[in-house]
Amino acid sequence: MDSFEDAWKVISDYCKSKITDIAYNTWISRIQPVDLDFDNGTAYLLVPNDFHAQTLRRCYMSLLNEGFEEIFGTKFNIEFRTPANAPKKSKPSAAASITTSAATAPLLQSPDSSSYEYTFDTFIVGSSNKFAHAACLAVATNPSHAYNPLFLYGNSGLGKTHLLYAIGNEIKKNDPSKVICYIKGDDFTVELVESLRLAKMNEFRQKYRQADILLVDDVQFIGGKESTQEEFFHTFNALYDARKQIVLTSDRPPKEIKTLEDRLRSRFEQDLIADIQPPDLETRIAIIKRKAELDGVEISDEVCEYVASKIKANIRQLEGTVKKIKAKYYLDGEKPTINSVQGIISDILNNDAPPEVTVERIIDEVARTYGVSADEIRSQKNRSANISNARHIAIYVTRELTTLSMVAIGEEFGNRHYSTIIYTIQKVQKMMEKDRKVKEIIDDTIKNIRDR
Ligand SMILES: Nc1ncnc2c1ncn2[C@@H]1O[C@H](COP(=O)(O)OP(=O)(O)OP(=O)(O)O)[C@@H](O)[C@H]1O
Repeated sequence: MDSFEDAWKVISDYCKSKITDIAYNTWISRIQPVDLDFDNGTAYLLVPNDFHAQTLRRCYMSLLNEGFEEIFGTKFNIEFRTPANAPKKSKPSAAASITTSAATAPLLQSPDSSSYEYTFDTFIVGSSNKFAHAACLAVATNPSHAYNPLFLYGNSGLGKTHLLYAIGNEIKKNDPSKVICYIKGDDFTVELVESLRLAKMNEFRQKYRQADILLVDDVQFIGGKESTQEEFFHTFNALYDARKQIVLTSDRPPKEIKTLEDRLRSRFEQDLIADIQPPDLETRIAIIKRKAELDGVEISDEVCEYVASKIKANIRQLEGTVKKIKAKYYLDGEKPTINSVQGIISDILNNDAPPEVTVERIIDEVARTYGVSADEIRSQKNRSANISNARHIAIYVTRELTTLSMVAIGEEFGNRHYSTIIYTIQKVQKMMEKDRKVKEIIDDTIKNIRDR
């Protein structure tokens, strides 16, 4: 593997941490690195077509520039090539032929642009994840008979997606005829809305109901919107009744997903719930060593231990550190030392701070939760009680999660006067005091926005 490919992995990871999964999967993950010309300061990237290149130029140039600067400490001119004007590069190896979710999403080969596959072989087991690992292995070796559904939960970056894919890959390896369907909770919603719009609900239903194994990642994002929950409920029941295996992951246990309807919650709690905790020091060291081995970079025990002592809560960060160490090693040719990795670690810890909450994100999440469109929330007209309720909640959440003044919030929401904003916030506070369910749903929505 040449150094630009390694560096590109780090750059695309950087981009991934700054935008939504859908945006990343649609626009960034489909870019392939072609060449880096240090003499004329140009990076050549291969994209599927001209339209893709235009969208990247219009919407993602500053993000890509930041990514290059992050790695190389300097800007590059970015030039896009399409298959029509550049030699094709071979694609990364597929993790498994897992059926993907949205029709527009690229085939899921290796999530997180990892250079290795998400299998049980590449998963390090320690005390924090051994229960979840054992449950997943049992499901993979005995689908529909061990635990059904299996519900996995844990904080971000602790290996839920990895285990979900490992189940899919293992089952596919043992029986290639099995139809495995992987979907993220929020993509399910997007796809459902699209199918409704295009009058393609039959195809949508058929696609999910033909699955032998349904793997749903981040199921907490199904919460809120009624029609999504309704459709998911029927999909779940149809598969469950047909004795198909269902595995779900979330950042919290079902009882803490307050936006979830009770009937879905009780389905999710029907069999085994397994949690994943942050790894202990020993496991962190083992993970760094394994990642280094898989990425083909030599990191001494001393440096491994140092990194593990600094990065504790998130395995994605451990992995990011190894990738950066590798990129640096390729670029300056020096073996990693405690001194040389210090900067990388502090970059990773600083850059992984949760992204700033924008009004746009708040409106999107509230719109999704309350089943209205973002435009309706922003508009000046109060078309229906449902829309104005969602708008009030979005205003309240904006006040909670941003430092915007009442005047600025008013401007964001259809140029409303600040006194209206104050009144609206008080109104929502009263609703929350009066009705526990309303409070729980708003708190949950806030959590979804914060944790993204
Ligand atoms: N025990 C482990 N052994 C090896 N790699 C691991 C382990 N746990 C996590 N990883 C790696 O850490 C990265 C993050 O893991 P993953 O994406 O599965 O986390 P997640 O819990 O699904 O996070 P999120 O909720 O943010 O989606 C992945 O590249 C994965 O391969």
